[in-house]
Amino acid sequence: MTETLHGPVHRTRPTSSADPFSAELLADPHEFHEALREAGEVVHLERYDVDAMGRYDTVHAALTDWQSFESSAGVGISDFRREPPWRPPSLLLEADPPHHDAPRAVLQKILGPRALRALEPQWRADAAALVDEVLARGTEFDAVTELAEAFPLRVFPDAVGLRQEGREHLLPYGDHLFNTFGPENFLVQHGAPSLPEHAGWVNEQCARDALAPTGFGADIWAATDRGDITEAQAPLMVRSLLSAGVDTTIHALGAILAAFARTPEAWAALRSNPALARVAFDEAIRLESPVQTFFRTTTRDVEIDGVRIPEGRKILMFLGSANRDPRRWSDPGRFDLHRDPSGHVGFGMGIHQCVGQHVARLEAVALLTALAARVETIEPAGTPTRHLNNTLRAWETLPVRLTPD
Ligand code: HEM
Ligand SMILES: O=C(O)c1ccc(-c2ccccn2)cc1
Repeated sequence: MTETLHGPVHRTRPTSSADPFSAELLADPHEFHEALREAGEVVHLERYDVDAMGRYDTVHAALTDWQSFESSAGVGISDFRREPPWRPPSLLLEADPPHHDAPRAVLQKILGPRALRALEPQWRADAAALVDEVLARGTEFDAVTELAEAFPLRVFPDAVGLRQEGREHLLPYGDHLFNTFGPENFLVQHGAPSLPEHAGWVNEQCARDALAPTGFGADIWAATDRGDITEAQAPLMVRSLLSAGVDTTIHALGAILAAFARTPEAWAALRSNPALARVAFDEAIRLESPVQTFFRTTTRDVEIDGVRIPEGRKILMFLGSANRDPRRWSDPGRFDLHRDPSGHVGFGMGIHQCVGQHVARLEAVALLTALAARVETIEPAGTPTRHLNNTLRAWETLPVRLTPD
């Protein structure tokens, strides 16, 4: 920034007229991401009057500076200070310290690696059973419905402690929620009519007496008995699991299976060393970024790369772009099990980094381990089709052909 007699002179920030929430760019964002990264650290998206970040370093810096880039005005395009949210704000996602602290500490313990060790044998057995059932029906099928959707829905609602009936509300509820982080476009309009029934069911399942006596839900309510959180907070924290814990893992598994289907050498590497399942999970999350974007709101005037961003601006962070930034990743478009994907921002970064990532990782490692032990090759068996969402990158269908051992 150059100083002059009249005070600092700021560069005018680059602008773009692109619509990242259009069907075309949601389906194939990579060229836009490249242009966004090349245009500068922060780019004004005129269409929505928000400021966008596509480079790894800039996104990482914003994610780890919650004081300047807050979540409590919402992590979607709408500013909670100007318009009321359509649902009561999340106590984690849409809160900052100090209000964020207690709910985060409670969920971190319930969903942490140590707590999940008790679930691992059961989830590995469930994955093996599912793969055996699928292979018994044939070797050519849609990996989205038969594996990516089927496995999380087989293990996660039970782990939360949900009743059987009504579980079909989970996927459409989360799909609409993730759409509402973006603008009120065709996707939000399409989901709005059925939202009340999905949200009604989800909210009812958060009550203590709606949940099984053991599971993540019961663990959250037990925290109220200890005084770690209040009885008013508990249902909203159960709602967090139902909101963030289903669609994300389903689309992550779809992305992982698609990456392996188009990279035979990676499948061969996994077969010869099943311990690669963990790094394969993080490499697929880096490469595909099932969660592509979300927002922060500036709490003060900030200056980035000589550009002044005023207080109160919505900042759109492109995780999918940051995770493929050639300034940070070599050969970023390659699914490479021999790279170190740590540091990717597919789970966010900083105080709001995904508290459910160990649940997601355990689901993926369980399913990949079961498949690697039974399937020699996995290959595409037709053209996959996209499921469009304002926030999530997802497959609608993923035809595959497996060759059993
Ligand atoms: C592969 C699957 C998943 C992906 C890619 C993912 C991604 C993310 C990301 C990017 C954030 C940060 C949001 C922000 O910074 O504003 C986040 C936060 C969160 N995730 Fe996940 N997530 C996944 C699975 C899960 C699961 C399985 C659960 C619950 C069991 C979960 C619960 C949460 C919660 C409660 C937060 C808010 C954390 C906080 O604000 O402190 N997520 N997730
Ligand atoms: O606490 C909740 O209800 C909740 C938590 C996290 C998310 C989310 C948002 C953007 C990216 C990834 N996860 C959504 C909802």
